[in-house]
Amino acid sequence: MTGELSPIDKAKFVAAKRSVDYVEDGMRVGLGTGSTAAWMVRCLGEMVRNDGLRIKGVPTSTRTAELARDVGIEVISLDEAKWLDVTIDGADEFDGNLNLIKGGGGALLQEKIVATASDQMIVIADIGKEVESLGAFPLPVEVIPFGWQTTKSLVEELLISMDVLGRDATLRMNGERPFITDEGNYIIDLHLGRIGNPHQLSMAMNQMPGVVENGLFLDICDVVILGFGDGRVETRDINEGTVEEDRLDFVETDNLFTDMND
Ligand SMILES: O=C[C@H](O)[C@H](O)[C@H](O)COP(=O)(O)O
Repeated sequence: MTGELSPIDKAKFVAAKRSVDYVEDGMRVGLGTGSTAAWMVRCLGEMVRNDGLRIKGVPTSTRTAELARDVGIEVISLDEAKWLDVTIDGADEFDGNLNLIKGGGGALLQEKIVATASDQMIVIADIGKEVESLGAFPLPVEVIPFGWQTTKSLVEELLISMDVLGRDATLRMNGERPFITDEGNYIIDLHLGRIGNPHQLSMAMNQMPGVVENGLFLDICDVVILGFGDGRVETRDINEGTVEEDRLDFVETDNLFTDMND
């Protein structure tokens, strides 16, 4: 099975596998969206089915809700949960301060609400997501469909006024039609290259009428678990400033991966 897996998939899998160590019996858990988070949901499902782990999951997208139910996790709404013990999610980029760009899959709005309502946010990622400064990955901005072209122009003007280098803004498409988020909105992707002052940009953007939320997750993430293609995992904890290295037993992870992929 391992021979068929790309190093990047192995990296995502081992990061996901390590992240579920943070989940304890009885917890309310925010379930992220994306290919890396999907491994985490499958790992949690295994623990629910095989080890009797009792958790309640709050999904961050319809995709994740479906997967969570499929693997046996009890799904509740954020309003039922009110507050979460931990959220585990992927990211498109993270920097040395564990600030993130998210929303490559279009789920940034629910992801940000859920992560903000959690005692702890853990991000799982492969090494390709680490950057010195955010912005190489296009920054997603969720906007209301009404007047979206006007909103896009205003966002472009804002970028010029803030002297942000790249100012190319594109409406995200799904084939011939605009991509629609779970909340019925559009996404405008900002191709910036480098974001000098993410806090300033995020605040200014969110003040604009028509903008619902942006994909900058600033001062929200507590821990990043990085996976490598050879089974190594590295844990970076913002509060303790620690870096811990470990390696997952590949025989064990291969079996688990095979089981979950069957
Ligand atoms: O909207 C999608 C989310 O923010 C994802 O967590 C992010 O795009 C990372 O996804 P993946 O794990 O597939 O790279």
